Amino acid sequence: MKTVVFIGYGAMAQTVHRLLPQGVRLGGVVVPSAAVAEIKNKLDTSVEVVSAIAELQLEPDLVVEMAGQAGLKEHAGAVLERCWRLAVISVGALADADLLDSLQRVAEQHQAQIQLLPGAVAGMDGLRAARALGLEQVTYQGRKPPTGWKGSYAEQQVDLDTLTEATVFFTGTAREAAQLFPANANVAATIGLAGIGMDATQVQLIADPAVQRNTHTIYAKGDFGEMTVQMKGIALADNPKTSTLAALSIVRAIEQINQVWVI
Ligand SMILES: NC(=O)C1=CN([C@@H]2O[C@H](COP(=O)(O)OP(=O)(O)OC[C@H]3O[C@@H](n4cnc5c(N)ncnc54)[C@H](O)[C@@H]3O)[C@@H](O)[C@H]2O)C=CC1
Ligand SMILES: O=C([O-])CC(=O)C(=O)O
Repeated sequence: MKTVVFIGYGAMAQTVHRLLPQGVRLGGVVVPSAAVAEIKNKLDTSVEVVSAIAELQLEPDLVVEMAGQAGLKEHAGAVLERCWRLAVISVGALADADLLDSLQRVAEQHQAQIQLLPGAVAGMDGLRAARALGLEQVTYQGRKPPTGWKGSYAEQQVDLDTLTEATVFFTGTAREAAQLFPANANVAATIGLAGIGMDATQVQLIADPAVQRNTHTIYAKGDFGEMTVQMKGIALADNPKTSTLAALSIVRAIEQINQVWVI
């Protein structure tokens, strides 16, 4: 039996928990101290529910961050210092160059690796491979229904409640997008890191009352040729910002702990 630890236990983590592959158990959950009692009530007593990595008694096979950008910042260093494997979904936190550098240093010091998960998008394998021969251009367009942008900085740009047509409320770099929209544009940072970097990746974000799905469109051009990938993702029932595929990309990473054929 393999053991995983979740950092965060929100909509995504609860979905992943329900879909845990056979032979893997949830051993621990790290949440803010104010949430510990509530989460303990939701979980079997065998699961350690704590507010800091240092409080965990177990030895996990994989730690998965699903706690938002602040959660990654708070706990990732402690995971790497213990040489535990870390998979990250709030990739947008790495738009903070100081955090990226400091995690890289800790990981190198402890010979640890950090797995950046593709989350709500597909095509990161092709984009990363294409980079080896040089990429000229990478763009990302994120289009969600207005409800998917509620509670974000978009509310300061457009009136999401009265929108009648597709409205572009952000144009800029992947780094800016990931920082301005921490719960909505992590994929922009992932695409940046996989391809030509966060500052060279151009991003457009759109609230569109005509769509029901979270629609991510990636375009890349380089010496490999051209690539267009579009994902029309169904959001999680408990969080309209988060695409179901983001949770499934974590299930995939957990499955890989036990797999002989890794695909
Ligand atoms: N890469 C991708 O494709 C995507 C990434 N995300 C990221 O995943 C995160 C989680 O998504 P959801 O579960 O839908 O959000 P959610 O808001 O439902 O859950 C967040 C959870 O993190 C916990 N948390 C907050 N701060 C924490 C901290 N400092 N330490 C430990 N736990 C903390 C909360 O208590 C809650 O349990 C999002 O905030 C976003 O950053 C979300 C969607 C797609
Ligand atoms: O789940 C999605 O559609 C994408 C998302 O929120 C993010 O990248 O933060």
